[in-house]
Amino acid sequence: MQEKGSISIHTENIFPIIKKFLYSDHEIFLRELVSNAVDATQKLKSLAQLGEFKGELGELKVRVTVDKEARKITISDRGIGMTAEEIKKYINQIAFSGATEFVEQYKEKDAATKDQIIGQFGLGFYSAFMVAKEVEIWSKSYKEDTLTAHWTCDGSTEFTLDEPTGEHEKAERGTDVVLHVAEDSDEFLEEARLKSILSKYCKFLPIPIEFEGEVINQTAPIWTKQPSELTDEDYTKFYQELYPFSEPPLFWIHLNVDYPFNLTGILYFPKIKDELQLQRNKIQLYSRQVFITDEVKDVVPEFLMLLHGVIDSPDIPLNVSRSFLQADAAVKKINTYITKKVADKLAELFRKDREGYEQKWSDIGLFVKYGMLSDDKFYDRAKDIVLVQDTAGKYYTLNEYQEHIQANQKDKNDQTVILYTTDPEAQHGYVQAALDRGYSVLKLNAVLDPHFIGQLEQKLEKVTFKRVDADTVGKLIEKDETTESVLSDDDKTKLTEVYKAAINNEHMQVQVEALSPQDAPVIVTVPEFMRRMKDMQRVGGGGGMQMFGSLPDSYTVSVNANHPVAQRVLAQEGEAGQKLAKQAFDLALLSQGMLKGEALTAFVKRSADLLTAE
Ligand SMILES: Nc1ncnc2c1ncn2[C@@H]1O[C@H](COP(=O)(O)OP(=O)(O)OP(=O)(O)O)[C@@H](O)[C@H]1O
Repeated sequence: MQEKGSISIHTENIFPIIKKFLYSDHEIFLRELVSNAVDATQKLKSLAQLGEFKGELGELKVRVTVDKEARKITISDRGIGMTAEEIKKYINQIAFSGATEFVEQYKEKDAATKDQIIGQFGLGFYSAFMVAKEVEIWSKSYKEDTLTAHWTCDGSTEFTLDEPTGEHEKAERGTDVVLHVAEDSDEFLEEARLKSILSKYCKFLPIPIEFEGEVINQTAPIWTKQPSELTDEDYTKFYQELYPFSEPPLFWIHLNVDYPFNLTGILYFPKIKDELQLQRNKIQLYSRQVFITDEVKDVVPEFLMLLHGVIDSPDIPLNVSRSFLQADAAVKKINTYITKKVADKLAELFRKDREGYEQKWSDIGLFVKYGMLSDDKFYDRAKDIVLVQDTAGKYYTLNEYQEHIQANQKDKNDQTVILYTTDPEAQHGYVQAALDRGYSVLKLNAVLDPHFIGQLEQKLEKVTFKRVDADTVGKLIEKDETTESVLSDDDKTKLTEVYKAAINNEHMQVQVEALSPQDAPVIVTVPEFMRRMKDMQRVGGGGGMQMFGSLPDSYTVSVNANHPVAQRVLAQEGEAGQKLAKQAFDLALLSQGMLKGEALTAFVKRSADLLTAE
């Protein structure tokens, strides 16, 4: 038989389109052809199981070989093969997918068959023309008494098809696809290049793939197995294979769902070394064990891109544009499912092993807070398992914490005031003053915490947050009780004037307050609102703000009317009073780590003078 004909397509010259636009990455031709070979092999295995193929299966391997001299790449399989008629039907009719027909035909008999077939679009084969100037198919069907079919095509819409006999006849069942590599695709004749493409896309294919006499894949990666079959070691070992030289993961989630969409995979929570250097693009997306991409944006919720691992789903459309992917209903469902699974896993860890959960909190806290901030549904799922830590290191859930502080930290308007520090060292004096009052102070010093605080204030009822240095301790949580001042109004005015003159800085708002005699003589604070505004400005890259040494624009200087220093300042005349006031003010700055440079030198000198004075 010798036949010539035209490939039936609906668009004039579809090849240039395929070549240029179908796949931006030429290397995926190998993925497509190896997938076809694997499909053909899987089909044969299914037929054998169904009793429709009774012959010897033999060793079912897919072989990839390259002959640099002859400029040929060959992909061989021992699958079902094709007759000349089938080649006409499946190969010539672009966009008519043999895979679809196969599934239709056999779906009643064997549901699993459907999932084992990669091809869905009927275009994969033609990706060969991205790198080849001519493609040959040599195929022999599994069906008895069929001839070898030989098809050639040079990338135009013309093909030849014959059924050679004698020495050209194919001895074994299966298909050899031979690519005659085009001049502009020399790179694909390099063994090393082919090997790296194979290990990128085919590392977990279900049928052994041999290249240069070596099998390059694991046919049953652990995500295809049942969690009950696997040990912790299996999971950590697989993690090491995916990400060599990484620290062991904290824990993992085995994804496994088959309705209303199909998805398997394993997501790992990595150990985070540095919040600012989070690694994205660490999740690999597979479709029936064929690697597709590590850009899982849209498929995985944004905040979970920090996770590592693999996701395998035949339901994710692969050859479509990004905007379509975003709108795809299956993708949306997958997104929701993954979010839910992650929340469930965290809740389970929290319930089953609170101590272990707390130990991991410094790593997982970031995911949880990021998730709560970026996804309202996740907020609802995670609000009972998000932890806060006080300055003594004890962890609480939000409910536990509100319960813990509610007797002592409600203000006169029935608002619960949560006190926090962003730097327990630098704000030590304020933290200590709050603790001495019997208040509790949280450590909220993570990158996301300012946003987290904002969110909690919106979501929780009657709760406000105040940094410990936002006010003098007596006024952080405003109660009805007031401390009486021992000073007369005249004295207060006088004291204010002395301090103003001593400080001589318009950004410092001096006020005399009746604090406890045990409090410091002078306390410098920044109102919560002002500080947050400044922080925002800084995060937003607001120019002009210097990181060190510069004072914020607005400070409150609270002079303690009830401290003995107030009396001493008032008792001194002129310069001497100001000198004392300045000293007390500098002490306040010093306690907040704000006394620097010249001011610090002057303070040290003044202290020495005061020590030697009569
Ligand atoms: N190695 C092979 N052995 C047997 N049949 C094959 C082989 N390669 C291709 N075919 C047949 O040709 C058809 C078309 O292949 P093609 O790669 O173009 O599309 P597909 O595999 O169905 O879908 P996809 O575009 O997702 O790859 C296949 O469905 C299959 O019937």
